[in-house]
Amino acid sequence: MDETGSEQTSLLILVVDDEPNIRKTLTISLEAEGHRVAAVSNSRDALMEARRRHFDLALIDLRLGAESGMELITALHASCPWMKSAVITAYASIDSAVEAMRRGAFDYLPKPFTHDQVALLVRKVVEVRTLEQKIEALQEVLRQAAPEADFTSGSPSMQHTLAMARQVAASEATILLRGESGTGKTILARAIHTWSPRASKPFGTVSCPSLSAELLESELFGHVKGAFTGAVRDTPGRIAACEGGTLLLDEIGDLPLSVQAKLLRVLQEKTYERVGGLETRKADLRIIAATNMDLESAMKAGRFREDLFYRLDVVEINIPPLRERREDILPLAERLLAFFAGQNHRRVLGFTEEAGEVLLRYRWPGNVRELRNAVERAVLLCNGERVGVECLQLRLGPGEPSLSLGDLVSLERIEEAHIRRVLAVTKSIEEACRVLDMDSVTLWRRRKKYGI
Ligand SMILES: Nc1ncnc2c1ncn2[C@@H]1O[C@H](COP(=O)(O)OP(=O)(O)OP(=O)(O)O)[C@@H](O)[C@H]1O
Repeated sequence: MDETGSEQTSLLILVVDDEPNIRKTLTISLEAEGHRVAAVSNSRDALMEARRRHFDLALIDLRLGAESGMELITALHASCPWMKSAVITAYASIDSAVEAMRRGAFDYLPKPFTHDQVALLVRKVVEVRTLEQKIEALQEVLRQAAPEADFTSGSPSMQHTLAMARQVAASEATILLRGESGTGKTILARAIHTWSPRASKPFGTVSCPSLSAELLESELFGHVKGAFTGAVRDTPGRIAACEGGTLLLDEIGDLPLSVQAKLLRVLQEKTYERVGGLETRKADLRIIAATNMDLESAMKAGRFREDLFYRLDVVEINIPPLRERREDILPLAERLLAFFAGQNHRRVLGFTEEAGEVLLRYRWPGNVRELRNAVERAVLLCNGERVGVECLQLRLGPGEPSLSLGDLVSLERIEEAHIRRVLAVTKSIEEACRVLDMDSVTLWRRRKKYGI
């Protein structure tokens, strides 16, 4: 911690100056403050470095021999939009300062400068980067408007899962999270990131089944301008956006084979190329993969690479389904109820005894997601202070009356019931897709929506 109480962050800094002495002095002085530095003497090398790594800050000399550092500011910002730049010059003038700021420079430092001036500038950049990352994280939280995740449990198997997650969070190990849909793999992955030393860096998620192979490849690795129709500019991709942080690959079992080979290289060599690009880039991120699929069968069927599996499965964490941790159902339901009652300005204080019994007896095939949806719906339907069974709308076993076409219910209820029944009697997702005449991405979205 520094004197302002904020945590020290190590930046990756690019120094561009044609004077060897300045490069050397700046490198020593910045490294002494705990930052990592790459120092180059010209624009070409600077741009090459910026394409390979993700710098937080560039210190740019305005006169690089015959070249102009001013042009370099523009080019560097185009290649790394999140990077901050500062001009260092022996020819300081108001005009050049204004011009540098107009091109997006963050600060301006006339030569000769002292170690303290540089340290102050870098501290300002750390503060701004930290704030920017906090804002991004908060925006994500707001978007989800979700109740706070609860990482306490009364169930021994879940306690074991949570203890293991906390323990491995501190390491760099790749993690494979396994569990049925809706058990909380995504929120546990996010928690592992926040418990890890990478917490101040970005966290990103890519849902493997939600995109075609081509789009997924570009989403992960980025692409260069002109790589395909519609690629109008260079795009960094999620691996670059999560530089220094954590990337969750959700439903990894659906990763197409062509992308599996490239991901394997990221895990083994920490390198990759953008789609359509020749430049080999470095990747510094932790990968967490999540799946509810039987990856062993997928390997036997030749749909999942064995070498990738063993690379991902360094630490395996299993999240038990909700029906196997019944101790957690009522505490979770109560917390969710309090959250949704508050969000909807309803005075709903709890569940009736009978509703509590139904919550405990129900099998929860959609796990916590289904519980969350059921409680949210119940809050909206409830007219009294306690949620009764009639508001839960849960179907308990075979005795429960089934829906028929023409019943006075919404189309969504019919769709949900139909998808549930087809999934229950088909042997694979592929077969269910054929019966429903739905592609796997659409079916995945529906399952997510209905908590199936
Ligand atoms: N411990 C928990 N506390 C509060 N909410 C939870 C908890 N676990 C899961 N949830 C909620 O349940 C829902 C599903 O969680 P999440 O998306 O993490 O599951 P998942 O296992 O990744 O599902 P899928 O495999 O379908 O992607 C989310 O709305 C999440 O907020």
